[in-house]
Amino acid sequence: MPVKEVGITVTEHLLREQRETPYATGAFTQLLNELIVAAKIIHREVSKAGLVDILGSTGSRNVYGEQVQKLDDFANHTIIRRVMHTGHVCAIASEEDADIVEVPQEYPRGPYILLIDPLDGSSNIDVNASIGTIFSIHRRLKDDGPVTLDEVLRKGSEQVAAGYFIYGSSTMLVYSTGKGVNGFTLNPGLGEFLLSHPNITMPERGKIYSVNEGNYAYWDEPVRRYVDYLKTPDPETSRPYTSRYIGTLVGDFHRNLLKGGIFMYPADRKDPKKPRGKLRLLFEAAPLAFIAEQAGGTASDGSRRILDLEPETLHDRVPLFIGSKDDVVTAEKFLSGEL
Ligand SMILES: O=P(O)(O)OC[C@H]1O[C@](O)(COP(=O)(O)O)[C@@H](O)[C@@H]1O
Ligand SMILES: [Mg+2]
Ligand SMILES: [Mg+2]
Repeated sequence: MPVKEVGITVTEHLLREQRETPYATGAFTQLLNELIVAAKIIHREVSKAGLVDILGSTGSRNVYGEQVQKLDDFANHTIIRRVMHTGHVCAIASEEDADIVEVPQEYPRGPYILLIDPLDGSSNIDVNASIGTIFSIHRRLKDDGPVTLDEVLRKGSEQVAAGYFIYGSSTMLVYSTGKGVNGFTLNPGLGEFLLSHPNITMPERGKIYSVNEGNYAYWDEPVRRYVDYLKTPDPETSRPYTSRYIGTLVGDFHRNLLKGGIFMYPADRKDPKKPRGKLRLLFEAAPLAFIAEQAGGTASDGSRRILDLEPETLHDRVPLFIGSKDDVVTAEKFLSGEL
């Protein structure tokens, strides 16, 4: 592919990738275009959140026992409604839905399975901090018939594409189809996502660490020692690292993708119901691990590669160490006791 031209629309970029993909049918391009329309609708609501009745909780709880925010619900329904009719998906799995949402038999069905965290960073919705939407796309294993759980419980390494939208000072789309990572910024006047960050590569080592240190007391000793190490001055290794924590996974990951560094959500003993930490393997860790690796970074649960993990249930949680390769490797060495 020729050198990426900053400013081309995401649709132009998708069509170029499609032309380069021998067996492409255009289904993927159209599916992503529908996701983009859904994100524009969510962006519109987010940008006027304080003025419309979209802040606050719905009063109901999701499968994780978390309060569902109105914007979680709005984003979830907006995405499902947009892609359900495309004829390109056969099932959707969402962080906000206990079970797989299968495309009804009367609708045309397609080869893709879409997994979403419709609104990431729910605790930041009401306080006007960056929030996002995370997506992961798999190709189904069977040609037709009812979608079975094994077609959805797939290793992250089997994703055909993954990405996220970030609704921050600007609204961006960052995604990969396995051929590198590109970032697009929404030009509100044009209503188009334009290529703004071609071929994103993550620095090998960073100077930023991102973790909720409020959980320090509940971490295992090796995790504490690693975070203490990051805070111990040593100019040769750029320590102490700078601490940055937005509390929105997409926002913290995006910063480290561009600047380098490590984001961690370790397992902790805070809530016995969550021995594997807070973040979701299928809806959060696997799609961002796909992006991280495509940008030269890496992601692990502290010892194993996130993309190699076999999900057991739709709503598996996983400890997450993601970011610059050298930093995640160092974290793993602390967790294994090598350091
Ligand atoms: O408040 P905590 O415990 O630091 O957790 C923050 C983490 O939880 C999340 O908000 C979980 O995601 P959701 O908002 O999609 O539930 C992440 O975005 C973020 O990294
Ligand atoms: Mg999330
Ligand atoms: Mg969410």
